[in-house]
Amino acid sequence: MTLDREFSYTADKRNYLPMLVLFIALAVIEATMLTLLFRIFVDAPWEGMAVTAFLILFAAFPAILLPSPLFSRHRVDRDGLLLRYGFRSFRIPREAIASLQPTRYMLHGFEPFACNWDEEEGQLKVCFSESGQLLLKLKTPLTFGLGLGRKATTDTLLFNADNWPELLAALDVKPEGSRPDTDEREEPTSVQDRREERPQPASTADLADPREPARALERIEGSPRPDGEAEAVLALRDLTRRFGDFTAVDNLTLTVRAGEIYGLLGCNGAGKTTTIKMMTGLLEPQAGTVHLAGIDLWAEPLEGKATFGYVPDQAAFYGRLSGREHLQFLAQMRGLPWDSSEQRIDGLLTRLDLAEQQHRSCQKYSFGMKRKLSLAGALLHEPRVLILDEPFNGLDPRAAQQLKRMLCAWRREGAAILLSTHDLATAESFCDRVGILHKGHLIAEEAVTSLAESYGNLERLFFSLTESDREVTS
Ligand SMILES: Nc1ncnc2c1ncn2[C@@H]1O[C@H](COP(=O)(O)OP(=O)(O)OP(=O)(O)O)[C@@H](O)[C@H]1O
Repeated sequence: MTLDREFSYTADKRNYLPMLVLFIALAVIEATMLTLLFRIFVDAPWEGMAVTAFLILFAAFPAILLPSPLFSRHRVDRDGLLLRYGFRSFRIPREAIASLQPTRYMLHGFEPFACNWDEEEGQLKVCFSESGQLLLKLKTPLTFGLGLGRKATTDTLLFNADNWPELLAALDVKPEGSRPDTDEREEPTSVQDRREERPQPASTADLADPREPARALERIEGSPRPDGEAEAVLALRDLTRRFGDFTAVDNLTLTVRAGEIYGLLGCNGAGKTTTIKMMTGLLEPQAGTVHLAGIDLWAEPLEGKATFGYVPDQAAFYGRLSGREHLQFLAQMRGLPWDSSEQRIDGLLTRLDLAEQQHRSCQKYSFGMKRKLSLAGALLHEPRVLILDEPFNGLDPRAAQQLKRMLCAWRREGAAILLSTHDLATAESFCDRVGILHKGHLIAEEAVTSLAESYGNLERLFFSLTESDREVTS
């Protein structure tokens, strides 16, 4: 636990500066007009000077008050959190904190200038900007002084901090959904050690340059195929999942090697998503094992989950976070060091053409942008295994090509990639190996290079094997 640390909260001045300039302009215009009017209509020089002095004092008060947040910082000390806002401060005892969650609340008008008591929501807003906002919930309501004798009793405060993950760490508070305390304390070094022992995929700075579209396909097709001896990084053995009497996945065994892209194909309801859920720790198999980079996922779930990145079919985001904050949140959840994760986030946002939109809230992203953000989140911790559910669904051709380039670059660095898709042409041109799942069984598995020789093409193989009334045997 880190004690006595200060945290700035005014790095993002986008809401504040325009309002400050507007306020100063209005104050100057108002003072000038009043002085002129007084001189024209009142013939009393001493009174005129007194009015001018009063106006100057009247303007001095907000002129000191308004910029005061720029010179104050929140503080985390032994007792807890001291939220500061200019001259005002609010003491939150450490033991009173129930939760701290990243959030996003849109600031309006003069809100960045003051602490606002929102009576309707029963919330105290101590927010300078929309960046790095945190919603603090107290175990029991506390009473805070608001100045001029006013008081508010609340159990919810909204504030912001430039480096909010560090603030959470200093308070020893974890965002909801992060690992439980005991797990994180017991195992992080061993996970880290394991990661360091393995050959690490290169940083995104080394990924293929997305600004070379003409060479993109050539690069994809020319990517090295894995040799048969490469390490099996993803291994499913006899995986089975039933829902009541219905067997969705039956004794499934498959492997994906380092430097290989494996396409999992199948008709609707074949069992692809169920398989992916079992290999990502979302759905427990009733039989069989999942090994990721040598770790038994269901026996060592925390270590297993550190090995892979997952891009689900429908990614979920905290809509009030910006794209960058979403990635910072994931980096914090994964326990990545702040400085290096910031660099990595910069690299990923640039490579995925999201840099310009990084400060917009995720809920305003288009479908393709959400998909790219989801991919960035999956690549943040440089996983050895990448699992993607229908990654090309809904992407325009350009975005799909960009995604393919990134996946190829990741494959070249030795990652094992498994993706599910309905797009047979993409699977044939892009994957190294394909497996066809039918009624929960893997009924065919073939290297794409030998498809033509054995079956003509993937389409012919797929349709001949997946007739709806076709019986399958284990
Ligand atoms: N939670 C559940 N409860 C009951 N049945 C389920 C559940 N989840 C999946 N199933 C069934 O398991 C079978 C496999 O579903 P799954 O979602 O894995 O298929 P899929 O290959 O991903 O299909 P699609 O291509 O349409 O996404 C389906 O028959 C589905 O109805």
